[in-house]
Amino acid sequence: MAIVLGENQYGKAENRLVRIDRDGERHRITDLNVSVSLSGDLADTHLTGDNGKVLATDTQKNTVFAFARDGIGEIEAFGLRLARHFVDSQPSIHRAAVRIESYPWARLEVAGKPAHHSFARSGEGTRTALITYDGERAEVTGGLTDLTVLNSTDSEFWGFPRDEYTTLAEVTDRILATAVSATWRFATAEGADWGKAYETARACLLDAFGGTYSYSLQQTLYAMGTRVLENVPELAEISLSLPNKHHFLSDLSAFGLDNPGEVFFAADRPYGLIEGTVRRDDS
Ligand SMILES: O=c1[nH]c(=O)c2[nH]c(=O)[nH]c2[nH]1
Repeated sequence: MAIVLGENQYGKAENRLVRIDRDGERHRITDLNVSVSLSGDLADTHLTGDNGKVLATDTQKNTVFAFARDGIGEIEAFGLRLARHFVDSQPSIHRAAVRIESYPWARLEVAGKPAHHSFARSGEGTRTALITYDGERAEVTGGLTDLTVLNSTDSEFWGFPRDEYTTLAEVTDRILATAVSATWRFATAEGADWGKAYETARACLLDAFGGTYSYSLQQTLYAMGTRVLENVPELAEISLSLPNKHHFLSDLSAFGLDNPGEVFFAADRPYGLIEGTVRRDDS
């Protein structure tokens, strides 16, 4: 029985990169977590320790910071620049994946005016991108994660099968809460307005979550995905991962109290995990 090397990749993960753009006294902040993962003709280093084809992960890290010197721009564009550079400049590297998270900062108000250079980290979700390039084809995926949303009504869940293990009560009014993770794949890696696509997709996700009278989180997921595809023509598909952040009505009867839908226990685990992809029929 022969033993062989299987799939492998390597890279510098989680390069924490902050860039300040200065427009006179007014600063803008870009706060990224950039992970590079490369694969290709890398058998030698695994089999014999010959590193002649290994672009050091330290070099990868340096490249991320050096490329930021010229400006970062949209994270999808920055990831494309990096992915193309690693594959096109290194014969042994045949495929690059660059994953980027962009942490949001909100400008502070100081003395009643928008501050020039003061910010607070905001909890409004993290923008993400994943770029892959194999020397011929680039694929760009944008997205967001950790966008926590809640509807305090307009959610029901009933009509599900009851077997010998079912205890869940049917409800016609419940809290529906989730932390949205979404990834959307662009039909082409060229010419899309990455920033506008992000802003539109994010607004559509929030609008569809809030505006859908829900009979299941699955139904809400499909409504959210559909809304994004209807409004961002550059996208081929969108995948959503929605943890169902359960809010259980607290039983206060031991204290002689009723609970007319006001006091909830917010459980953090386990949680239902509802995931799905919505795509155009022709893609
Ligand atoms: O929206 C829901 N979908 C489910 O599949 C499910 N399962 C469950 O226990 N509660 C819920 N809620």
